[in-house]
Amino acid sequence: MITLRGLTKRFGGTTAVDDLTVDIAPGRVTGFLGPNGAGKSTTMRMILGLDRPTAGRALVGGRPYRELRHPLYEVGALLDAKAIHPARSGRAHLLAMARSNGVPARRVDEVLATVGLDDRAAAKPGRTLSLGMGQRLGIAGALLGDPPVLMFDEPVNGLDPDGVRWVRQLMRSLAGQGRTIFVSSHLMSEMQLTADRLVVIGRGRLLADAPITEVIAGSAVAVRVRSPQPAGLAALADRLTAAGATVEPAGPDELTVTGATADRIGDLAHELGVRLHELSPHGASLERAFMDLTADSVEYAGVPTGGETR
Ligand SMILES: Nc1ncnc2c1ncn2[C@@H]1O[C@H](COP(=O)(O)OP(=O)(O)OP(=O)(O)O)[C@@H](O)[C@H]1O
Repeated sequence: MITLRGLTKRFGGTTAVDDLTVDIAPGRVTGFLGPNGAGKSTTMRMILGLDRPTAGRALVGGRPYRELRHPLYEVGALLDAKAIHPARSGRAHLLAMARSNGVPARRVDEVLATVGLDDRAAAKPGRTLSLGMGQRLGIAGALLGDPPVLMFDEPVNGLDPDGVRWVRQLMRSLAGQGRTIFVSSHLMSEMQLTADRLVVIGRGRLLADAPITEVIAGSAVAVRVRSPQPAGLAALADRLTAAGATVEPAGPDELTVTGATADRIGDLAHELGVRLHELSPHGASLERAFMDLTADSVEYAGVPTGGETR
């Protein structure tokens, strides 16, 4: 169990994490989402005692990290896959970690096997490891003490599709063993497949803490409307807006509409004599839910283009 209570971190004038209160429970995968700069890494660093909270508490199994007697046995983490000495082999890196934490050396072979690094890969010096191999090695390090709590910051970064699937299965099986799994990712589609529950933050603040199905269900269904008549499309957009719908341009001949059904939009288009080439509802998705939730907290919102607003 990870317990956050009023957790706050300020760097000078920047509030990176703002009064977070969340319980991250065992036996499931909890996804940790937020736009760039939302405070995810800072939160994870405070849980691991790497940053000191300005206010509030971050507890692992009921205690602050600094008070854990055998930290590696209590919480494992992958924060930065490149945190290995460039001249040291993966195996030597894990052996050093094991030795300094009282973990038996044979455990190194077990975790190397778990993450699918063979003898040759484990003998390579850190500087020659691919990003994907570095991720696997980082996960091996997190598993070394067989801890009940595991945190992974962007674990699928740099992995090929097989690797992504492997991480997903690993997270699911670790949660199935009753462990607490807290994982951040920018890949919504992957989160949708991996996580049971989501914690979403924006500008350091809690935006959602709910089962993933609930988060997705809360997202608006969007309808894509395409017409070869720009003036007609603009008139339709005005009518829809007046009727209370939200209309976003999605390209020169296209709109994305929320807050009106496809039937209603089709009827209005008919009334206005606007020809439509497409009128398609798009089911609720985590991506959509995430955009709805975080719309007010993205640091640098880009100008929407056709592809991105769908
Ligand atoms: N050591 C630091 N000194 C000053 N500001 C910091 C420091 N670490 C983080 N910040 C700021 O705190 C905020 C949160 O950053 P953080 O890295 O935790 O976000 P994040 O959600 O992990 O972002 P990303 O998804 O881009 O990795 C940002 O505004 C960042 O610039």
